[in-house]
Amino acid sequence: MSRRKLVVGNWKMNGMRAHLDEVEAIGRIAAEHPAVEVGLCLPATLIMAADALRGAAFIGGQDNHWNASGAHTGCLSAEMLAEAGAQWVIVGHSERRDAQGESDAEVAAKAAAAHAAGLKVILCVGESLEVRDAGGAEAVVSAQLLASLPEGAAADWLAIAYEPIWAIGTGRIPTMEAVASMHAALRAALATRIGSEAEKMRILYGGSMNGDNAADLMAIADVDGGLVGGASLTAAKFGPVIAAAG
Ligand SMILES: O=C(CO)COP(=O)(O)O
Repeated sequence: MSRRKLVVGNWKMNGMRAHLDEVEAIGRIAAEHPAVEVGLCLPATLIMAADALRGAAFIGGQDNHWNASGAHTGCLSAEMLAEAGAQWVIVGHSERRDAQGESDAEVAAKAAAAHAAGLKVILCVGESLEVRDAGGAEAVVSAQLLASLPEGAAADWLAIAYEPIWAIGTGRIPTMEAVASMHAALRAALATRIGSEAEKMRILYGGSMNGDNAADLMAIADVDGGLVGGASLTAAKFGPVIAAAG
């Protein structure tokens, strides 16, 4: 099964108007690599302006509420993100699961709401260092994935990102064997729920991915791309990651 590589930058709470030049430059790099699907999940404040400059890259959001509208001060609906120009959205990032106390059920509801609004979804899962050290990471992350998976999950609108929490922003990554084993375990878990659709679904790796390690990580059979934080903030750093994907 050949799955088109998906390489997405997550700018987190970074990016002002002054950084729109980088969006434009990354959009141009994306055009040079048509075999790779490239995107940037930006702070919502930049989405509208970035949509006009994105070139061959798509623009995404970083979270959405599960309701379409209502009394939810400070939140954004998937409809709002889509109207602003987002084509994708991230749900379930560990920085939100931890800091905002998001549950698996809420993450599934957010993914379903995003799909209903016409957005594609990157659903994040990953284990803490405690879980990794205790030796139960694959079972824990597989359970987290199945509990966070929305009804009707399909490969044409949903991708998974495996992001070990202890690898995010630390410069540490799991061994290639550990990544291969986790991604295979997650695909097997998906197959128990969505059958043969699991073979089509892209499973990205995230956590300290950069131009130096991206080619090795993305050469792993079940690694179908990357969700990249720090190394996606400039075209100079993100370009090599995109190139490593094809
Ligand atoms: O959390 C991440 C992407 O969502 C990964 O962040 P870093 O690439 O900065 O480790």
